[in-house]
Amino acid sequence: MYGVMEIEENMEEPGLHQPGAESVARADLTSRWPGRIVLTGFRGTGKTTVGRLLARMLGYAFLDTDQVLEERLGSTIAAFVQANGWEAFRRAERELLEELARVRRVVVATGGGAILHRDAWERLRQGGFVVWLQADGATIGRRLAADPVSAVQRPPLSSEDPEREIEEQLALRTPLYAAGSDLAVDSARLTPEAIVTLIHEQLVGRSARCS
Ligand SMILES: Nc1ncnc2c1ncn2[C@@H]1O[C@H](COP(=O)(O)OP(=O)(O)O)[C@@H](O)[C@H]1O
Ligand SMILES: O=C(O)C1=C[C@@H](OP(=O)(O)O)[C@@H](O)[C@H](O)C1
Ligand SMILES: [Mg+2]
Repeated sequence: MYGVMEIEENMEEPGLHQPGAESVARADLTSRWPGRIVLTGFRGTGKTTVGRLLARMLGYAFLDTDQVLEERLGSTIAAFVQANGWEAFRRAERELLEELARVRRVVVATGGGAILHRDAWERLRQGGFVVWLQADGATIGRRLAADPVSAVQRPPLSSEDPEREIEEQLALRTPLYAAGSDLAVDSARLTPEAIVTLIHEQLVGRSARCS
């Protein structure tokens, strides 16, 4: 079993993950940062890639829901879904989101379908900051086709061909991503590093406005 609760305990430890030489002003700002930064968006928009970099920059822990689920389920997502179906995967995913709603000082990269769990999503969002990574269907299609983890982590969501599936699912989910997020970033035109810088600037700007 993956230790989400261990992370939660760690997060309570004062000073853990604090970057070394920070000015008092910066420390004041960071103390107002949301306890949880959550990344959402369609498959291939860069949630896992950006989340890992962002956590490093903020000095937060990083958690990718798909990686946690694969450890818990003892199987790749593709094999699990083939054996048990999408509903069973979604149940495990929803339970994990409920647990993560209690974890702080963490960047959470969610799977693209986590936004479907409306109530659990709202609880995860509370006290946190949700970033929606956007990309057009063609960019997503290219990235998914080129990414070696697609075969094990991204089994088909429907019986449509990949291009049509992306367009259909994007159309269905876009209103959910829009309603369930606090900031939208176009990942098709920016490098992961530039996206992290942009999110960081937003956090600094927002915490300065709150002071
Ligand atoms: N901003 C970006 N520009 C170009 N390629 C990217 C960008 N973000 C992610 N990628 C690439 O796209 C693929 C999917 O990224 P990943 O982080 O796994 O997305 P997600 O977690 O949203 O499914 C990977 O091969 C990754 O290197
Ligand atoms: O869009 C989806 O429903 C899914 C997205 C995947 O995560 P990424 O968005 O990280 O690829 C993974 O959770 C699973 O294959 C389901
Ligand atoms: Mg991912």
